Amino acid sequence: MKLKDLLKGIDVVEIKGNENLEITGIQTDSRKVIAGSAFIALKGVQVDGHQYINNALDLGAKVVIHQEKVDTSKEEITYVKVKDSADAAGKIATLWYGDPSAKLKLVGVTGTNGKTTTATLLYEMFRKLGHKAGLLSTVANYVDGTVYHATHTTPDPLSLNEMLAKMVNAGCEYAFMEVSSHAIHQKRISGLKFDGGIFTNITQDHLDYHKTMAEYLKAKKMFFDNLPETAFALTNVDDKNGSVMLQNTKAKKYTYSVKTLADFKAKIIEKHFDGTAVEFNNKELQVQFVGVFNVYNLLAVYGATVLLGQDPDEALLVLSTLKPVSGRFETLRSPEGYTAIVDYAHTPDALTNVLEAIHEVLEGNGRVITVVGCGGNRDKTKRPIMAREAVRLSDQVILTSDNPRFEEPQAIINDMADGLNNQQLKKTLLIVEREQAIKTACTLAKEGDVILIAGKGHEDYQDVKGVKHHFDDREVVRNIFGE
Ligand SMILES: CC(=O)N[C@H]1[C@@H](OP(=O)(O)OP(=O)(O)OC[C@H]2O[C@@H](n3ccc(=O)[nH]c3=O)[C@H](O)[C@@H]2O)O[C@H](CO)[C@@H](O)[C@@H]1O[C@H](C)C(=O)N[C@@H](C)C(=O)N[C@H](CCC(=O)O)C(=O)O
Ligand SMILES: Nc1ncnc2c1ncn2[C@@H]1O[C@H](COP(=O)(O)OP(=O)(O)OP(=O)(O)O)[C@@H](O)[C@H]1O
Ligand SMILES: N[C@H](CCC[C@H](N)C(=O)O)C(=O)O
Ligand SMILES: [Mg+2]
Repeated sequence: MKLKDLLKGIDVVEIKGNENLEITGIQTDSRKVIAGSAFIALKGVQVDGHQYINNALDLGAKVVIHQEKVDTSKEEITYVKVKDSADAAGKIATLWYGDPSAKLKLVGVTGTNGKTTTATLLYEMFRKLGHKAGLLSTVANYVDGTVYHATHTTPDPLSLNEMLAKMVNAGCEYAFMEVSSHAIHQKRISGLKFDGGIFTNITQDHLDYHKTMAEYLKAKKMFFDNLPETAFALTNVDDKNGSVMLQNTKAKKYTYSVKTLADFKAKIIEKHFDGTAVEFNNKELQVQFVGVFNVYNLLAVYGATVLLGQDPDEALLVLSTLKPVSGRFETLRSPEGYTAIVDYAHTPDALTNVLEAIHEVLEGNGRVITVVGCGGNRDKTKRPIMAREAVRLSDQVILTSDNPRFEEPQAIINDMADGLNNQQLKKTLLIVEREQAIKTACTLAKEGDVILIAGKGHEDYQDVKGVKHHFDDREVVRNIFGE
């Protein structure tokens, strides 16, 4: 592909060298450069990619796309100075891969919690409705029926567009993706052509990265601000920032709600352990999901399905057949008659929601034992809050490890315990080894009790000092149950 064809729509400040050059690839990581390619220098969180320009040139890069002032003395190299190299990387990646998002009906889901659930259920809905579809999610990526390993909730722009191109090649009509706040802020989604955007909710998380809730909100809102007028923007108006998201969008605005009038309105009729009876836009149905928060997710799925032109009644029929996503409220029953629930709640709000959902179906029969930890090198301020919420809504809490990364596991647990007073500490155990924590919970549980094992959900590893050791909450539970 010619360099000049990749620069369409990019804010170029200055070009030095030949723009008619044929390039063999594009790369944002100098270590992966192949001869004849264009290296895009990104200002990262850890390091500045501009420092690696010489490494890229050593490996044969022919073009350097940069945002900062750099040495442009090499005659044989083309230097392209752009206003914003992260934005350029996104747009260049879309062009390099043949603008795949323009050939798909692409819907992005953003929000603190519920992205994986909503995006995955949309993917399943459209497949069940007879369409070919793709999915980019925290748990896994799918190109029609083929699964690919996911490293991020929203991949970097090169991997992202490569996956979308695979979807186009496989004949997919629809693609559903999670849009994380990190991805919006780092412009991983620049250049993508969305047909719809969904906002689930915003509550505290990621303050290590965004610093303040206002900045976090701003990042999420940017996704909607950049949607085109041809797209739909579907928001949860029961969230206090639901309408803020749509303030400046050009997209067509739609709402969903359980509490107030909205384009897509749900009423909860009855809750039980295996599911919930609901009414969506006055039509009754039974769904196989527990928890009010899942009614929100399903309503978003229903709304988006209808907004994408599908028949509402058919959508409701499929909705009643959908099953929970891997590691989200996954229920395992012990031979002794207690229940273990593995869930991915890793924010204060998610933990509160999932515990409330458990209480709603327990109706005071049986105790709740919660095993929970907090991730290392992530928002520290959520640690004491999560511990307090766990204690408030459980009879017994075991604080343990959840991906300590480069922090000391005991120090993370101490940060959590710092949120508890002496009274609260009386019903709390601190057990660093997660397997031991789960075993202890199982020893304490009696018939009718529920053990919530929160934070890791589908994850099959424990990340310690950069090494991912195999660890799966569900596997541990199944072993204890003798399965
Ligand atoms: C904090 C964060 O988001 N970091 C992401 C970011 O990395 P970075 O900015 O730190 O990159 P860097 O190491 O500073 O390097 C800057 C540039 O120099 C380049 N470089 C670097 C070294 C070198 O030798 N040569 C070279 O060219 C790098 O390739 C990069 O282009 O850009 C990378 C490429 O896109 C990501 O892989 C990386 O994700 C890290 C691993 C991560 O853990 N991210 C998490 C927090 C994340 O993104 N999470 C969200 C979900 C959150 C949620 O909603 O729950 C997600 O979307 O997954
Ligand atoms: N709509 C919702 N509102 C609040 N909490 C929710 C909602 N949906 C799911 N949860 C809780 O959040 C957890 C994570 O859900 P999910 O994986 O769908 O969210 P996510 O937004 O994809 O998370 P991540 O940011 O890690 O990608 C669930 O296990 C559940 O405890
Ligand atoms: N996308 C989230 C997932 C957190 C999951 C939890 N198990 C942890 O490791 O903190 C993050 O990277 O912050
Ligand atoms: Mg997710």
